[in-house]
Amino acid sequence: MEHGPVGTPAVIDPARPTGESAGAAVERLTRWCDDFPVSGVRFADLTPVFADAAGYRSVLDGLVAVAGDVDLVAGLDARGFLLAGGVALRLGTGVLAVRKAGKLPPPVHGREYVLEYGTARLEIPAAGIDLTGRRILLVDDVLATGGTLRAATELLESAGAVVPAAAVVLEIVALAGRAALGGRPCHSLVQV
Ligand SMILES: O=P(O)(O)OC[C@H]1O[C@H](OP(=O)(O)OP(=O)(O)O)[C@H](O)[C@@H]1O
Ligand SMILES: Nc1ncnc2[nH]cnc12
Repeated sequence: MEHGPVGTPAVIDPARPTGESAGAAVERLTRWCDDFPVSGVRFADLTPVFADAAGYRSVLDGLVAVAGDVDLVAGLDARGFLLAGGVALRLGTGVLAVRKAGKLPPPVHGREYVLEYGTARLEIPAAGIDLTGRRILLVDDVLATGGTLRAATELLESAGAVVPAAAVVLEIVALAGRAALGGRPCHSLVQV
């Protein structure tokens, strides 16, 4: 990034390669938080990765590279939204927010699921968008136990969509999320 005189906006060249891999950016910038949100959980917070221009670009590049043939990108509430919009823009598709419960006006399709630290429910609109036959890439920041991605996949499938694959930035291998996905393809850019 180049800076002009003080007070002028930074100039960003979108074509310039950052030179840093997604793996290096995630390792450099991920904030690991012990006992969050509950005791015993070591939480991977990728917020600093996305707030870093090189980091954000490298993870978007990585997700786009594994996206495959899809016509819609869906992001998981909440950090998945930051990724899905960028990936969709690069792929030339639309973007769908898969929301946590209570955020969307009815009617909705919903699905409960279990995470490392509790239970939750995901929802998508049941009106206004026809997902029948749509090929959807699911995008999120972290694959941990797999409960979120599994529920989102089942939710989209129940609405008639096809989910050829999911893609995440970071996979926490010890939490065995991949097994919970029951063989459904999931690309992860970085595994810890
Ligand atoms: O593989 P799993 O065990 O299901 O966990 C992965 C999910 O957990 C985190 O989200 P969280 O539900 O904490 O929500 P947030 O993005 O709103 O913080 C993360 O962003 C994933 O969406
Ligand atoms: N350890 C963890 N870090 C980030 N997101 C998570 N979701 C579930 N477990 C998580």
